[in-house]
Amino acid sequence: MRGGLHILDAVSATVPRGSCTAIVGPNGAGKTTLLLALLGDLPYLGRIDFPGRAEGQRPRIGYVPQKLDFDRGQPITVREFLTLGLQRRPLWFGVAGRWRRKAHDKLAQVQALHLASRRLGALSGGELQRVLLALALLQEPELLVLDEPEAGVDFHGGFIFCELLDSLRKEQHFTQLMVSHDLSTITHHATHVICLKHGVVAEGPPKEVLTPANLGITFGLHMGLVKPDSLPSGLTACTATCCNPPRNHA
Ligand SMILES: Nc1ncnc2c1ncn2[C@@H]1O[C@H](COP(=O)(O)OP(=O)(O)OP(=O)(O)O)[C@@H](O)[C@H]1O
Repeated sequence: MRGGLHILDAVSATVPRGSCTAIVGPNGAGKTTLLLALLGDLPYLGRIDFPGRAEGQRPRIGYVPQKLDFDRGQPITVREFLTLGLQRRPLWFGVAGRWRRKAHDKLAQVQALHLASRRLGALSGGELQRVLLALALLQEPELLVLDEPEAGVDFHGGFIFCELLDSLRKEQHFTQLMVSHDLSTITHHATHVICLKHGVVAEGPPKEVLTPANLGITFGLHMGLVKPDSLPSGLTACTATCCNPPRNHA
């Protein structure tokens, strides 16, 4: 429920442990709403089970939001931002050595150590995204939730970010759950897909789920995945194509 409205219904899906699970669906389908319910930020009816946990107990969850609204004029540095939730003493006493090391460690993991002394408000979209990922990793998450990680980042930046997530997931063994609008990102990186349109349309491995039929039900268009035959050596890609049905068949 949001603002008194019933947003989602009949949502029954699984996020396999250790997977990279992608939620795909049209604008307004309820993807962010589902993530917020999972994060415990919205009321819902029904059950969300975390296997191995007592009822009502959640694993450690890290969250990378779709966007961050903050005053870009603030003089806070990236290092200070990351230690805000760690350090109890006021920041004007400086950042304590142990928290500075912890923040630096996470920045190094997301390949953004060079941003530590930069002003948060001066970062580009892609740089801010890495800092938000470092912040989420500070929780040592068992479940990392990302809302459209490739949004606002160019194709190359989005690809590199997803590659980074793949290697962090393998190293740190968290489960990754992300909302994505980019079907090529999903075919490259997801191991499990949930198609959502106010309820679950289909779920399973990308090859089984991203069929023209399921994409048609989810997006209301005739869509398919095209695998180009001739790409530069070593490069594979899947791109989504969509077209309206021919007029004489509509
Ligand atoms: N605070 C709110 N009060 C009432 N309705 C809301 C609220 N926030 C979102 N909604 C509605 O809930 C529905 C689902 O929104 P949600 O943000 O979950 O969709 P989404 O699938 O993440 O969309 P998008 O791809 O555009 O980000 C939409 O119809 C939206 O208008």
